[in-house]
Amino acid sequence: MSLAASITVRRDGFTLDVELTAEPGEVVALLGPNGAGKTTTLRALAGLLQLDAGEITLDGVRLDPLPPEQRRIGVVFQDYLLFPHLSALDNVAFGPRCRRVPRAEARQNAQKWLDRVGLADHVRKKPRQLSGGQAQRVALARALASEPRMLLLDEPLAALDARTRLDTRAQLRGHLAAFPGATVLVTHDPLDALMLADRLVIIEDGRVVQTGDAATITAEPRTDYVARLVGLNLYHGRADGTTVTLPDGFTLITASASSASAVFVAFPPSAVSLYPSRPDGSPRNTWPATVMSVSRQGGSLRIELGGALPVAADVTPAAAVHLGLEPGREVWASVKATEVRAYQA
Ligand SMILES: Nc1ncnc2c1ncn2[C@@H]1O[C@H](COP(=O)(O)OP(=O)(O)OP(=O)(O)O)[C@@H](O)[C@H]1O
Repeated sequence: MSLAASITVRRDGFTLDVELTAEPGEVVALLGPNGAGKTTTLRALAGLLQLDAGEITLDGVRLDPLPPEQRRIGVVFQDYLLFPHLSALDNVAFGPRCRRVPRAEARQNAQKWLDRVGLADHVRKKPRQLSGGQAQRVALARALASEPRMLLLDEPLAALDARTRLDTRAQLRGHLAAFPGATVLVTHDPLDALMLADRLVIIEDGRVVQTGDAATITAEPRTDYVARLVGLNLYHGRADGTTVTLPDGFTLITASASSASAVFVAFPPSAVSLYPSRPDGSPRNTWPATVMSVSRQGGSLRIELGGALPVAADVTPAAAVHLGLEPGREVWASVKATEVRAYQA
């Protein structure tokens, strides 16, 4: 069931205007900062919000004129929205029952789906007797039990603690792989997106700013948000051979010449070296900088630098002590041309 959607929704002060496609079996993650329009997109697909313009088709059939219950879409909401007074089994059987599937058949089917998500022993429990991870799996079983043509997941792991999240993410990945229809999931956790999705669609301020697989997006971010997400320093400039000039006149040298003139240049914080004074036999890209902030980043320290080129650098705690890195400290920064990647803007 392939999805093709062109969605325009206007709300006070905010306009969502996105194009979205998903192939059968494909998992597409909508990723973006708070307020970007991810949930609005999902609600429009589910039929919980009317389009102001555009259309949504699933396998060539228009969905947008249909009410939610006729769209045959499975939805897992962030807080799962399980019925508190119904058992896990009856929560899962609820959808098919509403479609007039006989009670025994609906319950048998629910049992099958709860088995599949590993909850065979919990079918009689009410939602309040389930852990967060179990409730998430009941919600997933409920969405799948209606044999939907498409699956929509809104921050499916956000309510879980870190440990449960890890296990549940791995299981969810398996269930999504087995689902034959298109899946669209919303997250603002890049790890969820990278682990669960075949393709990422980045939404900022109501617009799609970049789309592609994880490898492409992490290698060639096109906005500051995406660059921060994947942990790269990103600039926009004009290339002339191996020299890229940034808008304020700062130049960066790359190892290979660019064919495009308008380019993005990117390099990881780990490629930035810091020195107490101007290094001898300097690499081509060397400039004086001021430490703005120091924070922990995994096993290393992330140093935000101000100056001619605002940049993030990752250094070891030992190097930070040796260099006396603290806000206000003046240092020299450098990055090798071979670490600077330029690509068409
Ligand atoms: N019921 C509403 N009425 C009017 N505007 C709304 C409503 N719900 C959301 N908005 C606005 O629509 C915009 C997009 O919100 P949306 O919830 O889709 O973003 P999001 O990307 O899902 O963000 P988050 O990650 O915070 O959930 C925001 O500017 C928000 O203020």
